Amino acid sequence: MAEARGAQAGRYATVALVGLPNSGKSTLLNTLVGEKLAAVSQTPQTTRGRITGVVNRGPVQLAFLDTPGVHQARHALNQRMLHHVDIALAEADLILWVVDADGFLGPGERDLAKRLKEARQPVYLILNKLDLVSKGRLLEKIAAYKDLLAFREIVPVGAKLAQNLDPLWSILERDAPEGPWAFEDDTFTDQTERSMAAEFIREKILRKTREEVPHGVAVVIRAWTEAGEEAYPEDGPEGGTCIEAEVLVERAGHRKILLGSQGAMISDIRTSAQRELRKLLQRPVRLELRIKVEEDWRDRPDQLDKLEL
Ligand SMILES: Nc1nc2c(ncn2[C@@H]2O[C@H](COP(=O)(O)OP(=O)(O)OP(=O)(O)O)[C@@H](O)[C@H]2O)c(=O)[nH]1
Repeated sequence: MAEARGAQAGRYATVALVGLPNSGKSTLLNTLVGEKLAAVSQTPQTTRGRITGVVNRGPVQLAFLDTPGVHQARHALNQRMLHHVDIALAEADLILWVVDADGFLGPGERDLAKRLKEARQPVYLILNKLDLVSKGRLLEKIAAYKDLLAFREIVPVGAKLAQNLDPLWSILERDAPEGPWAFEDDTFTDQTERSMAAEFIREKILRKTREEVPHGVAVVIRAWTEAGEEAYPEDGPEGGTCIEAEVLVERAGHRKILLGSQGAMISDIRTSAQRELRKLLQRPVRLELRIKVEEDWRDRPDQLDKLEL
């Protein structure tokens, strides 16, 4: 995504979504941004990297941060979540704390509240999954949370079914600080599609291999050509996109697992990622995957730069 040079005047806010795994942060981000940006999954902790969705609403530009971290993969879940909060505290103008309205207020959320108390920026309590709770239960939840910290607003939403988003938009538009936009107004560039594609492929790998291939897997898009471009393969699908991606793993053993018996696993991952990418890009897609063993890629700054982590 390109940073703006001649940025537009108006109002701009970086909005961070924080909360426990499975509260629906990625779903909310996708609903707000209107595209499938983050990897949404039943499995906690599948999102990673920093995915920014940018929405322009009249004179207001809102850039959403989803702030999970890779580098903390070895840390306990709670620490990881708090690390996301620290990123939000450092970088965001507005902080949305997303809570599963159908869950319960546990120690993890109390720790999160403690950390958010230090926020100099406004914090909003977003009670998500409105469709799953009765009005009475919702009121109970509000009562349980409201004194944890001085929320600027409390907004119930249903991210999955896009319920009650108008009040949230109005609040964000109202509270975005005055200042220049940080991004061009045509924010959905090729670069964003690329990072989304890499994220989709990675999500498929994690789902299909479960815990067998741990967090040391990354996806790098090596080539991306559109029909009509000179480099577009002759046998590429008509009016489509050809994508070549490299899957980096840390050990030969992981490569073996990813390949599967006679290449069955990687072939399965490729087919289902390709299907998703077609839906995402709304055009024919041909995906090629290569697996590469790159020991300790996580500790090498050149690799991390390439991955934009
Ligand atoms: N019923 C219902 N389910 C929802 C809603 N929003 C999210 N979910 C579901 O909750 C689960 C978790 O959603 P995610 O968006 O992946 O949650 P997350 O907070 O990003 O999770 P991590 O990536 O693990 O941090 C998924 O199965 C979603 O479909 C909602 O409004 N209603």
